[in-house]
Order: sequence, then C-alpha cells, then structure tokens
Amino acid sequence: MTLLEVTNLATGYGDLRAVWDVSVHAEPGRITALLGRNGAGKTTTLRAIAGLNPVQRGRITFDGDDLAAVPAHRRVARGISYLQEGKRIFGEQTVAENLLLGGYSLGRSRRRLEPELDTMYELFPVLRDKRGAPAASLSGGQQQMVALAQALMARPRLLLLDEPSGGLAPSVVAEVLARVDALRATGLAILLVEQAVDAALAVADHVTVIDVGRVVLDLPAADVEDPELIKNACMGTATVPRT
Ligand SMILES: Nc1ncnc2c1ncn2[C@@H]1O[C@H](COP(=O)(O)OP(=O)(O)OP(=O)(O)O)[C@@H](O)[C@H]1O
Repeated sequence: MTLLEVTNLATGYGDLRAVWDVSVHAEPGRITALLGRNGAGKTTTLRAIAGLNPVQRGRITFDGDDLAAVPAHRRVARGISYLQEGKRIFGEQTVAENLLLGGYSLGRSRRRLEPELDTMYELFPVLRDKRGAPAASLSGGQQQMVALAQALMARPRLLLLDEPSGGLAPSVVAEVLARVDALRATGLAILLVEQAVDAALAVADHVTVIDVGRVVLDLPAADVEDPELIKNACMGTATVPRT
C-alpha cells in the first residue's frame, strides 16, 4: 500500500519556485531514496510534505487523504516525522532526556513514554548504555542516532530523513544507514534524502532522482543496473532558473 503519494508537486519559497514537478512515493516497511545534486530540490520537497512549504501545484496524499489543508503540526500528529538536515540535539541533556523530548511534542506524559524508550534502546542498543550521559559526550554517529530516535519517539508512520550521513566519517555513515535499514522491519515508511549515493542505494527499495526540481529517474532499487549513472546525476550543483 502506498502511504505517501506526492504527485506532480510544485513548491518553493515565496515567489521562488524550487520544485517544478516531483512525484515520489513511500510505502510501509520500505525505503525510498530521494537523490539529486545540491540544490536539486530534495529538502524543499521534504519540507512541502512536512507542511513547511506550500503546495503550489500537484497533490500530496497521506494514507489516502489530501494534506493540502493540514497544517504542519497536525501532520506530525497524523504520523509524519521530519528529521531535518543537521538537526541538533540538546548536548547538555542526557540521551534519555533528548529522547523524551521527542515524545513530549505530542503531549504524552513521561510515564506513558517509558515503554517507547525501551523500544528505542532495542533499535539503538548503544543508546541504552549511554542513556544517562550528556548527549554532547557521544560520537557524531551516536548523536545522529539520538536525533533519529528522538524523531521516532513521536511514533511516526512516515519518516522524512534529510541527509542522516551529513558531516559523518564514511565508516560511520554505513553504521547510521544500517540503523535506518533496520527500521524497515518496524513497518515505518522512510523517504531518505542522501548525498552518500552508494550508502543510500545499499539500503533503498526504490530510487527517485530529481534535478532542477523535476524527476529524472524513478525505478526500483533492484533495477539499478549501473550505480554510476545515478551518481553522475547527483554530482555538481544544480542551477535553478529564477522564473
Ligand atoms: N529558504 C530558502 N529561500 C529561498 N530559496 C531557497 C531556500 N532554501 C533553498 N532554496 C533554493 O531552493 C532550491 C532547492 O534547494 P534544496 O535545499 O531543496 O535542494 P537540495 O536538493 O536539498 O540540495 P542540498 O543537497 O544542497 O540540500 C535551491 O536553488 C536553493 O537555493
């Protein structure tokens, strides 16, 4: 079943259109990789799905419902969680406190969130060991796992994930994406934006490549015969015409 269906989306910032025609979907227990060069419109697409940028044309449906009139905070309540690129965690707070903050956003009490914490520690065992430590004392990869777990505390059905590998060493990127891969088993639908194309292709079920705000490739990951083609489409910086 398709949980998220984005059809011919156009969106942008004020008068500037950054995305002209993007169609992409996400399904439970599947990872869709949304790839493309810098400035292609990936983040803007995620922002529109989260309700932070307006739909200028096209449609976004979630679980069959058109999201046009649904404000951002209600999309969170419906099960859409957006982990922004470079999302910072609260370094002085403990790992557990950071996770709880992700759940408080939905108005749940600490007592009701305790079982969620256990679920997170099962998904990210390293965080159980570090749960009482200030988040800033963790490695970069572990901090990214805190951010991921924090986003999951809201119990999303769809996770919009913007460059979880950003700023991490290559060996750590694989570790973080292995955790993302494991999330598939929870039935979560994941829309993954990544610059680390190889790492993204290694976990993706479906691949959508955009350039200058339009889809240029869309296929099941199993049908990707030549990853170089995808990598080439993701190199350099897009120049978006300002019309
Ligand atoms: N806040 C903003 N205001 C105006 N234009 C913006 C804003 N943010 C991004 N843009 C423009 O929108 C276009 C698409 O940017 P976007 O961030 O979606 O690309 P991206 O594919 O996510 O690239 P990156 O990998 O660099 O994050 C770019 O031309 C960018 O300059």
